[in-house]
Amino acid sequence: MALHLRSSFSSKSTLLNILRHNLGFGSRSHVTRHIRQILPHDPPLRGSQNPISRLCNTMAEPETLSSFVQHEYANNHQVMDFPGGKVAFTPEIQFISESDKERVPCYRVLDDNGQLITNSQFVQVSEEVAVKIYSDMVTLQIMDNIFYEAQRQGRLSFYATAIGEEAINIASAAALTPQDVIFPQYREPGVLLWRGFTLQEFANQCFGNKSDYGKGRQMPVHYGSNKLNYFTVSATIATQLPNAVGAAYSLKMDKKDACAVTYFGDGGTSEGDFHAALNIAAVMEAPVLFICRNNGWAISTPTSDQFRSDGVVVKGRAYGIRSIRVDGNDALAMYSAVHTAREMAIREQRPILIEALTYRVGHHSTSDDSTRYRSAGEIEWWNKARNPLSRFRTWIESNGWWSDKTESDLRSRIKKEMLEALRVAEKTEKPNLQNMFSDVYDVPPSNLREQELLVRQTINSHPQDYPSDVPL
Ligand SMILES: Cc1ncc(C[n+]2csc(CCOP(=O)(O)OP(=O)(O)O)c2C)c(N)n1
Ligand SMILES: [K+]
Repeated sequence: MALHLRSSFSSKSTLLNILRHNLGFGSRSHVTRHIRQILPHDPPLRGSQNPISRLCNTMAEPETLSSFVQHEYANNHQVMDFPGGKVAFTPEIQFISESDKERVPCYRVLDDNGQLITNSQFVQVSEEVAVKIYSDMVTLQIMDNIFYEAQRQGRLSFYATAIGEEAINIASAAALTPQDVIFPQYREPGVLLWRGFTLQEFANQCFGNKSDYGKGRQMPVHYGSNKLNYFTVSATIATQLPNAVGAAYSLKMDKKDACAVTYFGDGGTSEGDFHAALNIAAVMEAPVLFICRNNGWAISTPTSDQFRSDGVVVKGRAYGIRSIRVDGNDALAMYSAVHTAREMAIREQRPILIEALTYRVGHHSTSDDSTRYRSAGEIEWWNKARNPLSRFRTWIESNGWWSDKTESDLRSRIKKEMLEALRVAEKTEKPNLQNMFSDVYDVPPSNLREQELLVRQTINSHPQDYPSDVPL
């Protein structure tokens, strides 16, 4: 818009023409006559401190235009029809403040202790759904802990946990339908879990064995499932956002009862792709949910080094997108916000932005030691005071839907299943080396064939450096 304004007003006569046109005046003399009629006694503003006269001095007819513009600014009842709607005039030099006095409030249903807040609005969940939400949050946490330990033991090359962000993962997934298409970052495996990805499938991917759908060509935790409408994770931050908008637009054209949903972190909002995606989604009216997990840290970069706005939620409005800030550690609030957002996105064919406030309790990944840049006390506080699992558990317990016995049964069953999945995945053969070079080109180009030849020659001359479990 700034560009548009600048170019529109670059010529003096253009401004005059726009003003004339928008007030329905035909000729210049007509404008002058009309102004004189309605403005007989308005004192003219004077002096170089008057920005309006400075503007007008550069115009072809300073006298006429000056009083004309002054009148417009002085009269609150007049508006300018401008692309995008009517714009009111103001006589004050008023800059839009860089921040509101009050930060955008955060929607929550359960308080820190898991007690239902009086008069809170939320979408009712059945016992069955609530129990599955809680069970999947527990499963995700157990899976994360076991995989993390396996990596520390040197059995996996890499891992990243979603610890602290279980409610965002599971409760948002619960509010969607299987037809909604997911464009994830790497910290939302819970969405896959909710949709039925098995612990064995997770383990196969992390070990890159021959049952992995990516044939071992991705880093661990870069899951994907065609069957479950979950696009494969791309490590390159925020690239999934424009992809999601494209998919949403396609759902719109096909008149599908579904939306696209993309997840990203606060760090991702510093990427150009975030801004491009929000803008095009708004303009194309694409049914897409942008779910930002604002967890305070992008590896070692705190949000204060990422942006100076009131977080992420306010950026939605700047692009003309309806937005909400949610307590990401309150599963019931997350479920209700996503459920409501999904309905609006599909019914009204529009994008929605959800900023979920949360905290990354785990290290960024197994390549990170987060106590190098944040205090152990900060981590502990979030884990204890705002724990998404214990808050939701309190609520389902208060409904009579959960007990200590169901908790311990679930935990021991999942732990057993997880360890078994790990054992099987580790034992399963790796994909053949040839897979590194297939599935992209119908006929591999010469440079790819050269690379394959070089790899094979290198393995032949240094067999001791090649992993013995990868078939040649
Ligand atoms: C384009 C790009 N730049 C840098 C990186 C390196 N990198 C990997 S994860 C990460 C932090 C991302 O933080 P955020 O988006 O907030 O997600 P979080 O890890 O906190 O869930 C960075 C900088 C990358 N993968 N891609
Ligand atoms: K982050």
